[in-house]
Amino acid sequence: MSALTDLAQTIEARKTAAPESSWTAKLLSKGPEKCAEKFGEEAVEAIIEAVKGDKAALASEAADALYHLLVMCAARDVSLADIEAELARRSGTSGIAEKASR
Ligand SMILES: N=c1c2ncn([C@@H]3O[C@H](COP(=O)(O)OP(=O)(O)OP(=O)(O)O)[C@@H](O)[C@H]3O)c2ncn1[C@@H]1O[C@H](COP(=O)(O)O)[C@@H](O)[C@H]1O
Repeated sequence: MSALTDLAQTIEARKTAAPESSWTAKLLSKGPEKCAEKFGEEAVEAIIEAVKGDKAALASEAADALYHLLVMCAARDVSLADIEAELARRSGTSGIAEKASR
């Protein structure tokens, strides 16, 4: 199992956990809007590291952002499997071709 699949399963399990027992459960208990706000903050932190060019710091902030993206999606009952299905649907279609077809 990949680390991402493992993480998504943990996040799913936290939906029914007590807020005081886990950061994920605490965040989910605050609702989708708060989860979205938190993802926005973490995404900006990753952007800052990408601009600065520190690879280790970017990997760390990217991991934070990925985690918070999955929590935000879980808060709206969008699973990693849903995201993977969308990625698979797009696979093989060039972004340039997709844009030209709109
Ligand atoms: N990947 C993560 C993960 N990434 C970040 N975080 C937490 O997200 C929180 C972010 O809070 P802050 O904004 O205060 O943190 P920050 O951005 O570092 O703080 P500042 O420097 O901006 O002040 C911290 O408590 C981090 O520990 C995470 N918490 C949990 N996970 C994963 O989720 C699993 C379950 O965690 P729990 O639900 O807490 O059991 C863990 O085993 C991990 O695999």
